[in-house]
Amino acid sequence: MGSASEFVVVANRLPVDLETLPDGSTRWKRSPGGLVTALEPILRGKKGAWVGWPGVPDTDLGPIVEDGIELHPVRLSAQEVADYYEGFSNATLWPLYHDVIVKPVYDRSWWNAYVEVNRRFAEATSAAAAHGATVWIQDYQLQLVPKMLRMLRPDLTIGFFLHIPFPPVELFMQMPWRREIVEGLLGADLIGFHLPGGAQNFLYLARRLAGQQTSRGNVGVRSKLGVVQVGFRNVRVGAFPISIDSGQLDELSRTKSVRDRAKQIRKELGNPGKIMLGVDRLDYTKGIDVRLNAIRELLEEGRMDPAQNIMVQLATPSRERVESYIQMRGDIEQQVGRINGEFGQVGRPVVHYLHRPIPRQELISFFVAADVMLVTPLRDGMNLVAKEYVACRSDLGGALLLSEFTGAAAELRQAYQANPHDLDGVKDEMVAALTQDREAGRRRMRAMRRQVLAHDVDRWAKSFLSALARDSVAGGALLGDELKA
Ligand SMILES: Nc1ncnc2c1ncn2[C@@H]1O[C@H](COP(=O)(O)OP(=O)(O)O)[C@@H](O)[C@H]1O
Ligand SMILES: O=P(O)(O)OC[C@H]1O[C@H](O[C@H]2O[C@H](CO)[C@@H](O)[C@H](O)[C@H]2O)[C@H](O)[C@@H](O)[C@@H]1O
Repeated sequence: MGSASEFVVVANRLPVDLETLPDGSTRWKRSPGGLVTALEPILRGKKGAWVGWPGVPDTDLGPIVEDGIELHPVRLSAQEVADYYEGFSNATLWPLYHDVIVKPVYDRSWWNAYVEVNRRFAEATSAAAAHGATVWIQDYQLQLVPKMLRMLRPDLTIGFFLHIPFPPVELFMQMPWRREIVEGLLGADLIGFHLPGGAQNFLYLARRLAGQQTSRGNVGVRSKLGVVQVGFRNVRVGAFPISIDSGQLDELSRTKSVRDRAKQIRKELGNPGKIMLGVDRLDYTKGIDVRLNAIRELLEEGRMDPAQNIMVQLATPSRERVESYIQMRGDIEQQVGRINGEFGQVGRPVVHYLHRPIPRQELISFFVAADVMLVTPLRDGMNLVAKEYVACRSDLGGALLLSEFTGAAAELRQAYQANPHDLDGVKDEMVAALTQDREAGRRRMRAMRRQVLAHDVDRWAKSFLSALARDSVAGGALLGDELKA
């Protein structure tokens, strides 16, 4: 293993999870979610190190090199997985930051585990980083690490990026440990959000907490547009919308093997008139229920022909021990069963549902085969699936139905956009996408492709890292620069 690294990414998960096979042997498999999709190609290009959890509890592993990336596994006990990951990260922060779609649980023992695990991540990062290195901390699971790491290693340049929405102050103020979280984030030199709205929410909050005297002392924060002054330090805050490796997807989607497989998929599905596709982690934020409700009502109203229109839902299992996820899985599977029970035929269901991760090449073939991509989250930081679909449509075919409540909606203006809370609106946009005029559809897709191909993940990483490297304060210009470009 090499010496300490000049560039270190820190994320809750490593890009690969350790999987135990039935015979007791282990192997690495790709971790779920868009964070890994986005960061993996960046880190491979920069030859840095990645500090993260290997996805299974109680596993002691030294540093390893996997697929050209130096991995530094952080051990979590089963109790810590329950309290820090399933509890505070995914039953407190996740729902609070996603518009309280389900009620966040505030539990002191979960918070204590969150503090403890964040400390361990800070220590592991301190050990992996060379003197003067750049460290890039990712996401809501690690919001205390910037401050903890700065105390351990003042020589480091520290960036933080939040992959999920940052909520409005009215919601954030529910958090019993709100001050600690804001102070934790302010340990960074640069804090990035997907959208200017998230950056503004954070700046407003920092200002609101500024000067508040408490038994634990004064936060000592002053904020102006794009900058928070913490004592003598300037912390910059900005919007950097994440993206995908669009060039690679575009290339793969043009290959003969993908084209052939896409045709075969259509055939296996009975060559229906139109194929609608959903691709998501099985998460209540993704609005899978919204699209299923829309389809059921359109079928009931006779506005959708079940012999002509089918849907495929590919759902990766996610956070399977968290109560709200268990309940949602039951609800979705019931909805699928109800639609097929009422409108399917033997051997010809209306909704095809797979609850498993799909290999990358196969997923790309599904994108190429689908006439309408259904992306209907109630709230989503970005949603890379929407961008992946667009990158795969070099033929300019297909249509994207996109929730207004995704980060991607700010860039993909030519999608069929709908408010996921307005079921009639969703139904109308779904019908419009299914029946679009070919030329009009091509114009929409061409415009969206221009955006996605020009703003790829490499550009995202470069714009964040060059802003981090700048020692001058860019001020308000940081807010939303990338969206204007
Ligand atoms: N069923 C699936 N099989 C394989 N990959 C999937 C599946 N569902 C989602 N993905 C991938 O996971 C990533 C999801 O990213 P994103 O849409 O940003 O949401 P999130 O990170 O919240 O899951 C995308 O790269 C997508 O292709
Ligand atoms: O690690 P998990 O608990 O299995 O969850 C997977 C990831 O989900 C979230 O992804 C977010 O990041 C995407 C890329 O920026 C963004 O497009 C999406 O809107 C977000 O939901 C989560 O933020 C990651 O930390 C998880 O690894």
